[in-house]
Amino acid sequence: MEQFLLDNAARHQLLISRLKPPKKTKVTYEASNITVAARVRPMLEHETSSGQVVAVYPRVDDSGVVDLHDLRRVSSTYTPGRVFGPNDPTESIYESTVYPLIPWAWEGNVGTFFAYGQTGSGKTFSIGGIERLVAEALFDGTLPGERTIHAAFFELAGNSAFDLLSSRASFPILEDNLGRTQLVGIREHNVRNKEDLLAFTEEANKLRQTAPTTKNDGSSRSHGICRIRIEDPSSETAGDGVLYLIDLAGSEAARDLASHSSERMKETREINISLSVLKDCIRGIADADSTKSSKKPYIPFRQSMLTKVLKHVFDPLESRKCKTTVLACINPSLLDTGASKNTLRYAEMLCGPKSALSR
Ligand SMILES: Nc1ncnc2c1ncn2[C@@H]1O[C@H](COP(=O)(O)OP(=O)(O)OP(=O)(O)O)[C@@H](O)[C@H]1O
Repeated sequence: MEQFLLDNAARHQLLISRLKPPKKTKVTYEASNITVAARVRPMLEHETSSGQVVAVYPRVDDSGVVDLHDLRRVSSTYTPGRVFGPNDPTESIYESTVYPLIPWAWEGNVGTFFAYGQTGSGKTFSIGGIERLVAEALFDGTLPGERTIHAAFFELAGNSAFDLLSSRASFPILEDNLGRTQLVGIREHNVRNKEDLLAFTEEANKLRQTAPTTKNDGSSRSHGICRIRIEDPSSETAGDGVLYLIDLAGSEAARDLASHSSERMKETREINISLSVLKDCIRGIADADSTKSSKKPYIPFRQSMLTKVLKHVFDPLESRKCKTTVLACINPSLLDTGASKNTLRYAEMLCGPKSALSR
């Protein structure tokens, strides 16, 4: 199949050059506690030199529309929220989708940012830039009042959790008798300035578990979580604000694996199950958010370690106020249209029925 696509890449590009310009479409972004965005990364050097061509085109009119031109099937159109193209820097993504979480967490609420997508689609790249920008914003003196900041970095792989600021020491995740999730024994570090936070980020990233896939030599084989706790020392009653920056493990098909050892296959199954539970949970809160029904929705957050850790985001009985941003990362290559469609459809679904274009 890949060879067929490579052999026909020139014809694919010729057909695309003959397409009429699309009709202008304006998508409105509704105020909600879930912000969804898609980032289509540029083609990489090794992809173009091996003859791969672009199949995913964000429209340049800022309409929030992405066209995907497949070779064997009809072209399709998606509206996955805000759309960022190959030339958009991480700063633009940060300003419109991540920055709003910072004053929110500063005021004692919970902000969660997920980077989601196929292996090699740009999740770790995006999170790296966002961590740097968050570190700057927390310490640039523009947020009101004094806060004490604490950071923990950890990794979830299957049913195990590892402390990335404590030589990958494993630690249990338990629920206490008040129903709160406890990361037992994880080391939390006081952060005095931007440089501290960047140093912790770098130390943690060096200890992430990686392995090669066919799409990415240094693929993250786990969910990497940065948890920033923001304490208001002037108030004994205010709850701490929390900001989570989550680099999800890449969703991948068995054919993307560089090795098919039983260990890698098991790891892939576990990643895909936890991503599927996460999808159901985010979809659950997105639906509850859009219908505003008084009935508590069923959200299956107990079905994976990742969503248990994020219980306060997903448990309908929790009273903490949460805002969530999902960045869907897209690999633009014609060879990856299957995975790109899945990611775009998922992002579109999170935006709610009103955002979907009739095709
Ligand atoms: N916007 C971008 N601009 C330039 N290069 C990028 C961009 N996004 C990703 N890349 C490059 O693409 C490659 C894969 O990106 P990255 O490691 O972030 O993927 P990933 O989604 O985290 O993959 P995995 O799930 O396998 O860990 C890296 O070499 C990265 O530097």
